[in-house]
Amino acid sequence: MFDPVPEYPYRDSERADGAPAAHELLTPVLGLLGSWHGRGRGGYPTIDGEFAYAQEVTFQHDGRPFLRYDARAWLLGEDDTPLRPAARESGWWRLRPDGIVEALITQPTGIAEIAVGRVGDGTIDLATDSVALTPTAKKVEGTRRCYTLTDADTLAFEHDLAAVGQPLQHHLSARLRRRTA
Ligand code: HEM
Repeated sequence: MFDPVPEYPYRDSERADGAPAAHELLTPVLGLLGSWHGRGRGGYPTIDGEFAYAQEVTFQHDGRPFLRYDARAWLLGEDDTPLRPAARESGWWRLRPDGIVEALITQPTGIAEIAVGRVGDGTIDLATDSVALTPTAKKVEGTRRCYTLTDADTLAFEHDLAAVGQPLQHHLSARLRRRTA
């Protein structure tokens, strides 16, 4: 028999205020905390044509100096009809005292990425430091991800990709709005 185990006693928060208090190293990224949703467009030389997609992104914290990151996207057809699920990612963005972000991001397509970058003036600019691939994953060599808070409730996202023999270039761009309640 097992002794009863108490519930995990700490909570994740999408807010900069309230409990738990945000760690002081998160100060440069507090504007990201919350849930975001919006639309984007994408393409790549190896893909037939452009595509439209919708995306939800959340950033949370538990009082320690990292963000929990989750994103999921789906392809859109005419009149915003959902066509099928697209990329999902989750990870951790570690904030260093020198303002550098070290991000660990994984995808169910067999890609695990370490990205490093700087936060400045409402922009977080992350570039790949290393990529690990499962044996059957597409050959991703690197990415560049740029998140810009154009105002407190709008997050612009640009994603460049070097993969399947192609040099680093545009794959995605999106505009997300903060989800309220
Ligand atoms: C909003 C997120 C994303 C969306 C909507 C998206 C969408 C797509 C689509 C529609 C394709 C064409 C193949 C297919 O139909 O499945 C594709 C291919 C691909 N994507 Fe993405 N993608 C996203 C994020 C990413 C990320 C984060 C990475 C890498 C870190 C990535 C890497 C790739 C690669 C390597 C291919 C294959 C290219 C090829 O083999 O020709 N994608 N993506």
